[in-house]
Amino acid sequence: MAQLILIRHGQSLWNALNKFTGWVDVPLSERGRAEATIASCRLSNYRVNVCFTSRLIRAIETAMICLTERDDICGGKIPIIKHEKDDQVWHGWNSYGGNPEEELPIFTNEALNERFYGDLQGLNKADTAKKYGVEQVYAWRRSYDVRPPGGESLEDTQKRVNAYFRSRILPHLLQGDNVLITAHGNSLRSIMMMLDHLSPSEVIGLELATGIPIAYELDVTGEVISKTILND
Ligand SMILES: O=C(O)[C@@H](CO)OP(=O)(O)O
Repeated sequence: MAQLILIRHGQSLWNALNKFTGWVDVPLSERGRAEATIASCRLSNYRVNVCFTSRLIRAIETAMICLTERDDICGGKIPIIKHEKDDQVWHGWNSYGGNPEEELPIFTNEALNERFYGDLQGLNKADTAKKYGVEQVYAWRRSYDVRPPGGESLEDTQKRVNAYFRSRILPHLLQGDNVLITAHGNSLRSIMMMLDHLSPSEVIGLELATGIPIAYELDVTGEVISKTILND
């Protein structure tokens, strides 16, 4: 049995302005950093062995705050980022082997990034709804297979997220490691759709709050035994 904790990053400066963000690399707001701190308190009874984040700073900041505000979640280990990148120069310069007795790896990979929002990135969501209609914008934001202009549908996002989950994250869970994933509304909706066996019509109603941990217990085959939303 293993624990899997999912956290949507804390509020970003563009969440606060109600802008479509996608792959634009916007940092946390003051409130977002506070949400990550509160998340770390809510995780005081949990121990993590390995962490995965997207390549975007709002998810990385959230991971780092959660893992460094208190010593207990890392079991006293030092969290160290392992940047995953297929580049020979990078690979050589990033080649520190690590010490698993003392260090907790945080793997960053763009496979866990937010849905790419294409031409909508940087636009205000309310203004966009006035221009294109509430229903159209809702379909771009929450439907499974409708692509926003120039961007990814949830289905597109799910393909890259879940391929990464199966190849890099699931093996840790199957060997009993407790895993923390800090990522984004739509990359986490992709994972939850798979774990919770949601249909395309059911996933439309799945909304994730910023900075609230969702803790799953998984059996030895990776199926969900329990799910707890840590919001109080
Ligand atoms: O702008 C975004 O990148 C996402 C998350 O903030 O928006 P939405 O919730 O509309 O998918």
